[in-house]
Amino acid sequence: MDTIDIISLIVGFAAIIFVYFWWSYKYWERRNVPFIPPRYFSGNFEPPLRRNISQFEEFIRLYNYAKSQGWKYCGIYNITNPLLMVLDLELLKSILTKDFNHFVDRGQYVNEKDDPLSAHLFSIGGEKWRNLRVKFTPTFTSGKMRQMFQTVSDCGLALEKYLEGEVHDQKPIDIKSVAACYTTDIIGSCAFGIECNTFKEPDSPFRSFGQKIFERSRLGLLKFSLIFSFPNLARFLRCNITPDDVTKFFMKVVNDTVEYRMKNNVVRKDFLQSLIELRAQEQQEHKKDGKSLTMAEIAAQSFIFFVAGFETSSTTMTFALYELATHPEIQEKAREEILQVLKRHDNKFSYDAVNELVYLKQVIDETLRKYPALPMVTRVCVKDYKIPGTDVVIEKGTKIIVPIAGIHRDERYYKDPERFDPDRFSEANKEHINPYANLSFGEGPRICIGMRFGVMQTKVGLASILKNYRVRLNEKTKIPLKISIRSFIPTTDGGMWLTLEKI
Ligand code: HEM
Repeated sequence: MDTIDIISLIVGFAAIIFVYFWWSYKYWERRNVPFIPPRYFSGNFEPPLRRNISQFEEFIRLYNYAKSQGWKYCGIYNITNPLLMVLDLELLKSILTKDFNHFVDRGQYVNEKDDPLSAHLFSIGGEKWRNLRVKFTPTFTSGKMRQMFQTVSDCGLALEKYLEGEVHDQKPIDIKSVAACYTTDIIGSCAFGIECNTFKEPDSPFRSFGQKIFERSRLGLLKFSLIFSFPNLARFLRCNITPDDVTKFFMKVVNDTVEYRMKNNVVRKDFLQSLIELRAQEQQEHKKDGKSLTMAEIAAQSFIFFVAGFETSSTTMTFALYELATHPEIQEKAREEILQVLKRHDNKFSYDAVNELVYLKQVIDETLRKYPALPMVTRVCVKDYKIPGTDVVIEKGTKIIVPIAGIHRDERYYKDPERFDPDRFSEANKEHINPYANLSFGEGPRICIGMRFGVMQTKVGLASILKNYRVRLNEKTKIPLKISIRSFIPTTDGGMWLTLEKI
């Protein structure tokens, strides 16, 4: 092959790639849907290797652009993958609830064979998801929350004890890391039946693997983005999104714990026990065909309870404490309520006492409005859907983006949206909020299954701190807050440093 041949080959190849992108970027135009102009090769998202904005801020930016055009929905591209971002609350109601049958799946990457932990309740779709969701729902009732309360409350005491040793001489405390240890201990215990003791052992594998799952390098972000855009190719190439050591660790923990419980007839009131009982029930029902939850499936569900349960709540605690530190009057009001409730309940947190913390719940709701743990969620259209009142048909296979962070900061739904105001969620005011403008836990049949648990642990964590300490922002916290580019769940770069003052 001479030089001319090589050059022709390169030019030809480049032309094919260029035409492929050009044609892909015509998708929304062909469907008569307004769209945000994409950049060649990366679409509408910052390329991971050159990213200098968090995904949280990026989704708000895309939302605001579409809003400024007066669009109810619009097309965007992730690399070449067309996504439909929906702004209109009525259409969101149809997608998430009324016409849910068209949008059952989330379109997350699942690869049971090569990445067994990826096949969990959050990512699976169709009948498999329906069956599992029905079976898990009883695990999250208020009765079950009451049973698990003791674990949460014990971890609250461990948090108090830890702070007693740490708080002295105005020492700055990185509250993000404290909150993450607290929620890791709770979810480690409830999802795996393991006492993690992360306050005593900060290098415990649960803590380090927990960090590894959420903080991705730029290369990791690139891999994630490619898998998200080309899931079939990724499955063909046997890609995994869960790092091998994470899979190995969590599979082993679940295997060992289940085996131990079966051998020693140990029964605990936690998520893992519900899974073990579910498997026993299925083994009875499917004696002939042997179809019952496998160990890998049990591990995947425990894994998602851990993943979905610890970082969401610890981030919420962190941003709540940041806002309380910068709004002392709101902090005093929250503390006053906590002390009053404790007085009525023998100075102890019980399940009922925590339910009486109404203002603290408003603080959490407002924190999740400003800083939703998931800045967006997805759905996939599983059968063609005509958008009501239009001629536009959403094709089967199209991914829908629900831009939670954008909606939560839209002044059409929340007056003065940058202001932190828990009174928006008071009994009297919250009835004026459209439920589809308040999507911190999602909506419809795929709404967060662990919502009650998440709120319970966040309340106990916050109350355990606020009853003992006045919190102030420490100068080590970088202001304005810089949201990390490495994590999908909003988190600040450089920690969140507070000064705690004993009351
Ligand atoms: C403050 C805490 C939490 C927040 C803000 C939160 C938020 C969310 C959101 C936004 C979704 C997606 C809903 C949708 O697509 O409509 C979700 C789903 C989910 N969450 Fe949570 N979550 C929290 C705590 C928890 C906890 C503690 C658990 C488990 C112990 C959990 C387990 C799940 C699972 C399994 C799903 C998938 C449900 C399904 O697809 O059927 N979450 N969560």
